[in-house]
This record gives sequence, C-alpha cells and structure tokens, in this order.
Amino acid sequence: MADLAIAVNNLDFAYAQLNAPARPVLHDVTLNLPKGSRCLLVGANGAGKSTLLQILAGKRLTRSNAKVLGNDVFFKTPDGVTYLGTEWASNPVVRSDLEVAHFLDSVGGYRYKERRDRLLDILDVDLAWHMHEVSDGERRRVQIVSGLMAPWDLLLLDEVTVDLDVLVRSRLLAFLAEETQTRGATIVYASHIFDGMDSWPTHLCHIQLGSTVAPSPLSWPLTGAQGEDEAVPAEVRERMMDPDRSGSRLLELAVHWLEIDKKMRIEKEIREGGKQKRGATGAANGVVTDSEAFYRKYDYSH
Ligand SMILES: Nc1ncnc2c1ncn2[C@@H]1O[C@H](COP(=O)(O)OP(=O)(O)OP(=O)(O)O)[C@@H](O)[C@H]1O
Repeated sequence: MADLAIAVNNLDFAYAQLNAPARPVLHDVTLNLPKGSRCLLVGANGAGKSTLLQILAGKRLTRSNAKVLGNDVFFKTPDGVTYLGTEWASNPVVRSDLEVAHFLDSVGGYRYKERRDRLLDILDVDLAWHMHEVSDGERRRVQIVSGLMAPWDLLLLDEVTVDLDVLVRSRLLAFLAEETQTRGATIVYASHIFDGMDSWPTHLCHIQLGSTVAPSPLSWPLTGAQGEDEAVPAEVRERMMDPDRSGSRLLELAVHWLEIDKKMRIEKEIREGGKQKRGATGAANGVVTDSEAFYRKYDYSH
C-alpha cells in the first residue's frame, strides 16, 4: 500500500555469533504503519525493540520482508530515515572539547537554520556549551537537535528521551506530534516511560519475546476495532477507563502486557531448560541456587 511508512510482515532476525549457531531474536514480526503515525513500541527488556528499530534503520540486515518508505531495507536504506539511539552519547567524539555551535554546523546545521533555531529553543541548548563539560541530559539534547534538524520522513527513536528533564521532554514530544500532523512524517518510538504519554501515540506495538502481538499495530486510543479485546481484556479496559483513577491508562495496559510477557518467558524457560532461569528460583523447587545462597548470606531481616 502506497501510504504505508512501514510494511513489515513475518520478519525473522537472528544475531550471527562466533563459533555458535545464530541467535534468533525476532520471529514473525508484523508492523504495518500508515504515514503520519506515532507508534510506541512496548515490550520488556530484551524483547527485541532496539533490534527492530535498527533493522528499520538499515543498520542490521535481514532478508525478511521489511519495507520502509516503499523500499526494501535489505536492498536500500531509504533517504529521509533518521535513527536516534542511546549509543551515540558514548562516542568519544561527542565527549571531546567540541563547541556545540561548531558541532551542529559540522553536521549541516547551517542548511536548516530555521529548524535548528526552533530545536535549540525547544531543547534549551546553549551554543557555547563544550561537549566534554555538559551533563548526560545536556549531551542528549544536543544529539536530538543534531538529529532532528534535517527534515525526516521516518524517525526511529530508541529511548533517547530517558535522561531529559520533564519540561524538555514534554516540549519535544509536542514538537514531534506536530511534525507528524503538519508534514505527514512518521515516528516509531521505543520507550519504557509512559508518564505523560496517554495522548501522544496513534498506535501501539506490543513486542513479546521477539514477536509482535496482534493486532500490530493496535490503534490508540482504543477504537473498539476487531481483535482489540484480545489485546486489551475487559477487566484491564475497565481499570483503564475507571473515572476515579488518576494514573496513566497507557501505563496500566503496559504493565498488564509485561506481566503476561514475564509469565510466558518463565513458562518458556521451564519448557526448554526444565526450570526458571532468572530470580531466586531455588526456594520454589528445593534446590539451593546461587541466588538463594546470596539472599541467605545477605538477608539482614533474620
Ligand atoms: N549484538 C547482539 N548479539 C547477540 N544478541 C544480541 C545482540 N544485541 C541484542 N541481543 C539480544 O537480542 C535480544 C533483543 O535485544 P534488544 O536490544 O533488541 O531488546 P530491547 O527490547 O531493545 O531491550 P531493552 O528494553 O532492554 O532496550 C536480547 O535477548 C539481547 O540479549
């Protein structure tokens, strides 16, 4: 379909490993996202969100069918895709004695002066900062200005708002929503922070143990469409819609999904290895595990 920004169907991906079989990480991933969407990727640590974003950005290759802005990413990384990930901040270059004004010019800031200046205001960045003297959050703001200056058609965000203060984060999210509304740009955003996000996404994509859960994406706010009841059971929906509740509806749903994911992960561990792998599991089966020995040694309550 011409107006899909992302068309991923039955995508599989495995990490190649030295002297070991490839490690499967994504299986049967489906995500068909219309242009102008703001899609939040929701999943536990290790579910595969970053891997999926990196495939969409053309940073990891898979022969599976993944089309971005009409191009198969295996053959061509399309123009107009911007990826912002957390690893940027650990690059020694962006921790060196480099003035922000020079840095932004070196990555083409002079070409997009109007957008650059708007982003400098939104991200509250001082052009005279030196990159080796700024805080983590300030360095992150510079990264976001540099990444968003050139207009993009698809923005892939991998948890880069985690170290922003709440004011800057909310102004940035408002700017991003405006970009999707005024320019028809599309955003896929992996995050574990749901605070203040209830009205931001147009879609959610639940990644569970490396697979997307149908419907993928799920329209947000909920529309009552077919298949929605399975993703959002009646009792969870009731809690979300309770007028007396004060917290985030999105958070309520995300916690429900992650509880299911954890249960499924433990069942899988038991199926494949005979026992639960993580946590203090020894107490449950009478075997003293390292973790149980640890807790006995350091348990000061007795
Ligand atoms: N370079 C790699 N080589 C092998 N396995 C990897 C590699 N990178 C990630 N993995 C594995 O792939 C799985 C998915 O990782 P990924 O980083 O995509 O998860 P995530 O959902 O982004 O997690 P988080 O929320 O913690 O950022 C994990 O089991 C992880 O251990």
